[in-house]
Amino acid sequence: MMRTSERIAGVTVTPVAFRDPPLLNAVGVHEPYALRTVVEITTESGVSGVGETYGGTVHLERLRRAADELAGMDVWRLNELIARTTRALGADTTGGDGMSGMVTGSSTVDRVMSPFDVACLDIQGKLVGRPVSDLLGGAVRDSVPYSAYLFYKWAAHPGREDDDWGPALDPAGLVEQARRMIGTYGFTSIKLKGGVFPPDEEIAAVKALRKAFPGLPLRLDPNAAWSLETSLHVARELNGVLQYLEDPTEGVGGMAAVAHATSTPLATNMCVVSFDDLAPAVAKGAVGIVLSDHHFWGGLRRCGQLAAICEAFGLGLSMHSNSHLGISLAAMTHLAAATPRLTYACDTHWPWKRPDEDVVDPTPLRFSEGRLAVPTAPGLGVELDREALARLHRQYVDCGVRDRDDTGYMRRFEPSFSIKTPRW
Ligand SMILES: O=C([O-])C(=O)C[C@H](O)[C@@H](O)C(=O)[O-]
Ligand SMILES: [Mg+2]
Repeated sequence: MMRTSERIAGVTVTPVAFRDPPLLNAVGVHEPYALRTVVEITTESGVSGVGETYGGTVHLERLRRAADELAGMDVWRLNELIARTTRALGADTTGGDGMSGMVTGSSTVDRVMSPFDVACLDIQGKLVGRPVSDLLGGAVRDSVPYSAYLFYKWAAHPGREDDDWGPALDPAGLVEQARRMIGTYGFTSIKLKGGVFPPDEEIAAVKALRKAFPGLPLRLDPNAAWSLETSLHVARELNGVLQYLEDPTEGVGGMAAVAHATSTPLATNMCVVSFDDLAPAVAKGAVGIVLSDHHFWGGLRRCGQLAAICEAFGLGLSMHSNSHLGISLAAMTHLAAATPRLTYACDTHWPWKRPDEDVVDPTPLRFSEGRLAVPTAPGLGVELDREALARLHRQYVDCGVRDRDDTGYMRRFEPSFSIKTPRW
């Protein structure tokens, strides 16, 4: 039987804001609101699908232009997405990454087309009555492990009430944070966001975590805040303690120098962030593990291509996250389930989001023993809550934050705060 085409009749692009705690990183501190954009595609036959991506003014404006270009596209012809997005962007292809200076070299076309790829796959799944993981080749695991993503943090945003996580500014605070996060979600591996305090303090924190959680794999990610010498010092001090060290230093050259001088595996979501970065990184032996992220690698199918390249070159594959909502968590889970090579627990910022703030009903997204069951309903398996979308959009309009700026926010309280690299 011939299928009729399912053409795109309309695309809506809605920026939203949700509350975010004061999480510290190498470039500053999270603002009171994190930004995301929700896209919804509806076909001529009335089936709709959703995707989620970064907020930020430049990105938002590009998403709107790309959305206009998608009118009439058949949702089964996803190979057209690159050409249509490229056409919509024209020469406008630099900057506007929305990641506060931490991931700057990813492909603009890939970032912009990603949520549309997800939304079309959501529609395809609904049309054929199968979960998105099946459209990606089928789940090779019924549930996906995530890691406890620890952050140094202030007790509260200055001038506001303490949040219920409390402060984490030393090893004891981080161990307490880990206990709570693991107690709530059951995570069986731990990632610490570093690059915040002098490296010896972060080494002490990792050692305290090792002592408190002897069997759990540990990762440390200073977002390239260290020199070669400092990176090697940390790698020596934590020899045998870390599952991997993420982006200790800047650039493929810097990472290669660290990689050649330590046996600790190196992972990245900073120096390999687009297909163009892969060949030089492989040639130099700069990284052992790539952190995929469908938001900047061009969607779920492009991440499948990344997985194949990693397999060909013997690279491991893990998954990166940024502050996100439930549409992204569902998409990440389908992708991880359908990627045999993705053998590490994925990152997620999920615990940092308030449970009452999302644009989908989070019922299918319940963690058990640190894992998320792969949704089995057609498509992504999450339903847009229009009332909640309107509420978080209002919050976006009212909160005044338009671009993620961890550094600018930090400087309001510490005017001399510097992001010179390497910092240590
Ligand atoms: O692994 C990473 O580099 C990240 O998770 C990047 C994020 O932007 C993180 O640093 C954050 O949320 O502050
Ligand atoms: Mg990272």
